[in-house]
Amino acid sequence: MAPALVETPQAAATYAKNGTGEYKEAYIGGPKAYRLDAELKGTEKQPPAKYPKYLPTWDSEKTYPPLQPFEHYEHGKDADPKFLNLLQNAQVVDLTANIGAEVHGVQLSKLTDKGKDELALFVAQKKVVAFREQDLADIPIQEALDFGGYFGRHHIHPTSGAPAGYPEVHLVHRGAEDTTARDFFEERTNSVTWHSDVTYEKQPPGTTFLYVLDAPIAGGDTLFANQAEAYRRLSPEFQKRLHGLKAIHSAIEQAGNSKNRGGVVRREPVTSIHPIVRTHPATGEKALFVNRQFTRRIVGFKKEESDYLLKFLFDHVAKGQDFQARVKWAPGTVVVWDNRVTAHSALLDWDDGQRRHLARITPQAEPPAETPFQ
Ligand SMILES: O=C(O)CCC(=O)C(=O)O
Ligand SMILES: [Fe+2]
Repeated sequence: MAPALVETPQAAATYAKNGTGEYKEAYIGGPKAYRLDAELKGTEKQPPAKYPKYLPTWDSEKTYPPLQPFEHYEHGKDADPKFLNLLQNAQVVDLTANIGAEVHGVQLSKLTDKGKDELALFVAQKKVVAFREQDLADIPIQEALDFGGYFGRHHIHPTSGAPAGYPEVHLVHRGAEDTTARDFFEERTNSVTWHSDVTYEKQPPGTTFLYVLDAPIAGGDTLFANQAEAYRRLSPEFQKRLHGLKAIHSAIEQAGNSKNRGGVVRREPVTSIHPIVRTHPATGEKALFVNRQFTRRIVGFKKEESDYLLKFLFDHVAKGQDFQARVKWAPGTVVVWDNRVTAHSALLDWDDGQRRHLARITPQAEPPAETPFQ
């Protein structure tokens, strides 16, 4: 029988703060409850979590006021496009012809500001880059946040779990005894959920960092799509029609889902209106800026018209294997994507109870803006 719900996030919070010490067997209250003991001590089949300080907590007491506008500084604009500060000693291999690179031989946490500027531009160009053999998970969480804070104001996620004391870190976590995948496929045929992160915000994220803490031996890869290439694949006549259109992005359903699963909603859900085609401030590239998870309605279109056009755009991105990449996680991997010009999807394809645990640092960027069709 499952242990009762006891001392929920506080037990993990105490443990995570001290790094050692007493804890009781507890489920952590949240939308993705897990058994703390199984994470800290391991189970018969699974070792303990490698990074217990990163176990998710959901502080149901804590709420945040609406986000306020801020002036985003796009460091990618200052980058030297020769990338010598970033890539001088690196080995770079493209993942595909149209999106993605894998890099060895760079330590992100040690980059100079010039190197960080180049990182922002390099990622905007490649869309997603997997940096191997990184120490981001091993340095103190505050140092990882200080590094990420260079790229923009940290986003605090309204519903996801966070390491105790660090609400700016968004966590993805399936514990050692998690059965979500098995349960999920009782009802669904696949787990693909294309989206760009929190596009319901007025200033959605730009350069975004996701780093692995624990991962299954096989499975749990992450998919990425190049939304700039998705735009370019459309005919000029179709592109022209999209320019000037705006769409509503909504946080309401995500907040509702969190509440229904016993989770938290730390900030009142918002909606935002963004252009359907946005221009990247550093590269000048135009990209589709709609996603199935958060984009609800095209402004000025009737419902059926909006549904029809959005469905086409969502399917176009989902089916574009020739502008997608699939990133495999390995210990030490940090994946950096530009959330303004990409979509991504986790895959829930393993169901044997292996742990999957990742942390995201999510700097916000400028309000999406459009430049005219040419
Ligand atoms: O779990 C993953 O691979 C990605 C999850 C996700 O969508 C995110 O962290 O933004
Ligand atoms: Fe995401």
